[in-house]
Amino acid sequence: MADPYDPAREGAQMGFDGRMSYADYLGLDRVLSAQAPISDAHDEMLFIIQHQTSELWMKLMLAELAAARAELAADRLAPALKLLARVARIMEQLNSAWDVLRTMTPSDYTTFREKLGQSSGFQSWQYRMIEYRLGNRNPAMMRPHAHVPAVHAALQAELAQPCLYQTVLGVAVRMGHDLPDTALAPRQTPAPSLPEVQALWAKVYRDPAAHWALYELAEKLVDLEDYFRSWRFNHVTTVERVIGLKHGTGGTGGTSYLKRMLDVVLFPELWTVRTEL
Ligand code: HEM
Ligand SMILES: N[C@@H](CC(=O)c1ccccc1NC=O)C(=O)O
Repeated sequence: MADPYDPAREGAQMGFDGRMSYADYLGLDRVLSAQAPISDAHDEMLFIIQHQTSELWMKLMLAELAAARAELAADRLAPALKLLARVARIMEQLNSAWDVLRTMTPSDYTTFREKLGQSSGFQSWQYRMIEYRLGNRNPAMMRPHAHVPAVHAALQAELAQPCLYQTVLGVAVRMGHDLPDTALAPRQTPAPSLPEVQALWAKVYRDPAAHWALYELAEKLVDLEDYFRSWRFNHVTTVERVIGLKHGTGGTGGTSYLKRMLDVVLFPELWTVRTEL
């Protein structure tokens, strides 16, 4: 009988004494020992891993958004577009993840929900940072982070910087488009559309060939918000499916709070302009 196939014969590295291995490089000891269920409930592992993987993708999203904003601030549009395309794909990844969590029924979840105490996704600082970076900047959402000074300071620092949308509007101004200072000033959302900004986008969408870079950028932002809306909608639907109309562990009304968040508009003029085209 032939010997079993041995990949070492064609060079596969089999010995890792003193050499950096896969697990070393990825810090897998730390990553894979970070799941610590606090109940005996079978589904708690699913719940933990779902959130941890989401936080990892959020970490990457934040880095890509920061890089995209820096490229835009330096008028390097092509690399910014590439980074924003990646952000949209990450959001899709987060959207697909709901399919796994949806397999958890109310009967499954109630076996460990009480153990969660008052912890909630509402206290996810990376999520809040994403909202702030994109432009949904409600300062009241800083309060759950007051007990972690470094996180609080990081969120505060984010509020001191132009959000992604303002940075894009800055690009347009440097290209020679006229916008009043109010258009570039920090805004909290949901904000009503500013007529001057809507007029800029109307110009761009009426003649894409003449304004191709801004046109492409605008569509990337619309993609982003479209995916983000799907995430919010998937969240509220999963929540209703699993806890119905119960209050959230974080203290909000639960689905009523999340439904309210569905009204948030990140890039208002990019949506309102469509009616006039
Ligand atoms: C069975 C699964 C889930 C349930 C029942 C649930 C429930 C809730 C509820 C009720 C809220 C409102 C705040 C509160 O009072 O607690 C909330 C907020 C939040 N959840 Fe979840 N959630 C689930 C899964 C997830 C997952 C997988 C993520 C991904 C990271 C997540 C992230 C968040 C975030 C970021 C918020 C704050 C949203 C905002 O402020 O707009 N949740 N969740
Ligand atoms: N807010 C959820 C609890 C919850 O989902 C949660 C708890 C701890 C860590 C992350 C969570 N996920 C999203 O809110 C609830 O009311 O059941």
